[in-house]
Amino acid sequence: MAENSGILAIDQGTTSSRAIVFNLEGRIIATAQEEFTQYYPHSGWVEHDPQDLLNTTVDTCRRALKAAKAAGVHARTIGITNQRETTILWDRATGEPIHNAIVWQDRRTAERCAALKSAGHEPLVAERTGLLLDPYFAATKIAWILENVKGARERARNGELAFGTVDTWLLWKLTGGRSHATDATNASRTLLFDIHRQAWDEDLLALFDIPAAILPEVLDSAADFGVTDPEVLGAELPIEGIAGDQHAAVVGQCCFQPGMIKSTYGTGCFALMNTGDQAVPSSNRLLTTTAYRINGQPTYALEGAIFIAGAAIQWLRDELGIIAHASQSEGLANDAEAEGLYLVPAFTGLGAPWWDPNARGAIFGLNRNTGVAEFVHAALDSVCLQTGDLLEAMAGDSGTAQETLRVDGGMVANNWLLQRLADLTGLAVERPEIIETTALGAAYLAGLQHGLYDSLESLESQWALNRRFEPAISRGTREHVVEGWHDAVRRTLTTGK
Ligand SMILES: Nc1ncnc2c1ncn2[C@@H]1O[C@H](COP(=O)(O)OP(=O)(O)O)[C@@H](O)[C@H]1O
Ligand SMILES: O=P(O)(O)OC[C@H](O)CO
Repeated sequence: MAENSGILAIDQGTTSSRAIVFNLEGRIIATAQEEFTQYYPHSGWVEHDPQDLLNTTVDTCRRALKAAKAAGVHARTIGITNQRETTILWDRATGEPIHNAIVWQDRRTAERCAALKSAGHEPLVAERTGLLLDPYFAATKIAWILENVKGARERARNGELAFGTVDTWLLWKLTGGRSHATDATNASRTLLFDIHRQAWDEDLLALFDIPAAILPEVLDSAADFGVTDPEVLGAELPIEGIAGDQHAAVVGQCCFQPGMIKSTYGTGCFALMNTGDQAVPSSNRLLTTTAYRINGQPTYALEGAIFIAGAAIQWLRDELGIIAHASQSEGLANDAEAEGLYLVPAFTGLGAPWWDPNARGAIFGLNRNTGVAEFVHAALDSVCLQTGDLLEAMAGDSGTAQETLRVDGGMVANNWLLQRLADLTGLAVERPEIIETTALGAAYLAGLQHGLYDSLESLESQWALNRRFEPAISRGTREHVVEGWHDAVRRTLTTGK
């Protein structure tokens, strides 16, 4: 039986939902993916329809389970990984959302955050949650919904409403409304969770004026979250792993030793460094977060979060229409003459280490030769240069300079990007065989809880290198490009740094 066992991973991302069935060796047996609509009601606002998130998840799960079955592999358990911070409130009785999901990229609560900051609340928030007062995180999004949907605050106080990040919403729906839970990694992104005590924090709930009655129970990342309702998924399966997508990627990349870093390139880019059992505070405006929690024991990470990575390529494709497919970016960048051209992709503000929610995108250094290829080159460069800023901040906080970076996510199919990343960061960049590491991490967590693996560490031997990219430009050239980048960023910031 064991050789036919598989694990279903649900990866509910910002632009698409994916379901992947892995075998126990971490190989992909079946996969299904569906995109869904992004809503931009105002400048800086981003929403999803929670029903779209659910429908695309259920549909892709059904397709992947069917294809895996045809290949002789039966999923025994489910792991969920998800876009983080995205906030949903729904009615406990009907299961109906009371507002669209407010997506992590949404900046509508920038003013609220600025007011809380001016009132001097950031040190307490940072000390307890490891985060900063930025609209990125869930708390001010929840407060916005409670304030802007008629009657919501009272219904919340009466226990009629439930809050969840996307994992919790899917768990609720997949279990037919029987489980209202999340894991410690997702809770760590709300601004309401004390990462040291690993518990919801009453002072923070009071600060953001959020009733405790809406909160889900917080479990380990490998835990018994519930069992799927066969009417929803067509099968009764346990859900035994949950982690935010960037945390799941730490697990999928087997970054189990302190000091190891992974960087994931999807819509945004998120670099996490494992810091073991120490929640290391940042002096460089990085985030401190729970990387994963097993048997009640949290492992922490330092995180650098960039809001726009692959989304810059999507913008070239969907808004400017200058490329037809993301994959074209590789050949175009290779042919470009883009010396001195910089795109600062602050479409939804800038994340780490700048944290400027009001900044907006800018391009510098246009000339008569600037064409499609140069735009593409500048977009890909911005991903590498932002990563460089994160790595520098991490080296400062951890006191150790890294030599290698493990990468994953949809963008890392692009070889030009990874060579440029090595060149502009000065680090060796390692791409594993499986770049769907967020899904793989969720599968590992579920497999661990199901007893299919002995420990996370026992999975290290499954990590396999696909290709290593070594830095190939001189330090002087690198410093020159980075200097121009910092100049462009300074001209984009509204915070006067
Ligand atoms: N070959 C490529 N070169 C550059 N960018 C790419 C390439 N393939 C995909 N992308 C970008 O990667 C992103 C998709 O990655 P994915 O990991 O699926 O994202 P998410 O989980 O955030 O939805 C898209 O933003 C897309 O523009
Ligand atoms: O959808 P992704 O993969 O870009 O990930 C989104 C992050 O979880 C946001 O914090």
